[in-house]
Amino acid sequence: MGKQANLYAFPGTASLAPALRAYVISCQDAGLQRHGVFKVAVSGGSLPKTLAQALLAPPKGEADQVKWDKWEIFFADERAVPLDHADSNYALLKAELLDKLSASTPQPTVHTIDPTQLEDTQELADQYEQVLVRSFASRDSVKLPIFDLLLLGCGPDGHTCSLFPGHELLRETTAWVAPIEDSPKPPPKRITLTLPVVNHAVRVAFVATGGGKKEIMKEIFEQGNGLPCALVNEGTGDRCSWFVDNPAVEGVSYPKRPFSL
Ligand SMILES: O=C1O[C@H](COP(=O)(O)O)[C@@H](O)[C@H](O)[C@H]1O
Repeated sequence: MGKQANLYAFPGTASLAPALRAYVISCQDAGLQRHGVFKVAVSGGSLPKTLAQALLAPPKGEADQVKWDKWEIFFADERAVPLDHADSNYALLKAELLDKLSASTPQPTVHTIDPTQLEDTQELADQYEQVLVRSFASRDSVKLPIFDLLLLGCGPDGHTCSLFPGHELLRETTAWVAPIEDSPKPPPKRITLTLPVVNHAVRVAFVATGGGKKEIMKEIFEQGNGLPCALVNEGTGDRCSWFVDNPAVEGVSYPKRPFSL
């Protein structure tokens, strides 16, 4: 059997957050060593809140090791709505995390979608792909972008990014960013990183909390069933780490590891 995803379970978010913080900082430092910046893509949903808990609170007496000005933040998926709309993943990250950075903190670079292209999701996806091309070098020089880290959520149906179970987008092999117009979870119009891009990242971290996720966690870790989250587990092996709380993995028979870097 090949190398498998790491599953780290914690009693609750209070203990999960410091581990997630340590993990993100280690990915940041590896990215800085590799190319002087940290290229990270983040999801919406419940992730930004947990991420803020992890990143906005350096341990007492410790200098903050998060080098925000070296961060290039992208969106793993985004909804085709204005940037100040309640459904916008950018607006969520801004409210939960970016707006809470102190004024004296050197700010990260944040790559949003182009809010003037919301009507045409293909154009929206193409433009966001160009944002990636400009950051990761030309499409001719790299087959796929290599993110230092993807911070992903897992929906109760096993979707991640805006890659939904059984959807034809799971078979996309060439685009880096793709449109979706029939998302089963509202809003229907979105763009998303594609599965090859997700599986090409240096590291992928999922965050899933709460008993509402336990049935799908069982399916992802015990059967797989072609669920998007399971496809990422299969595509990334031990480059993939799950940060979960105990209620989310109650009854899941998959080895949980003690967290270590
Ligand atoms: O629609 C979305 O849902 C997923 C999962 O959200 P969660 O609230 O169950 O964590 C999220 O990862 C994705 O970015 C978002 O667009």
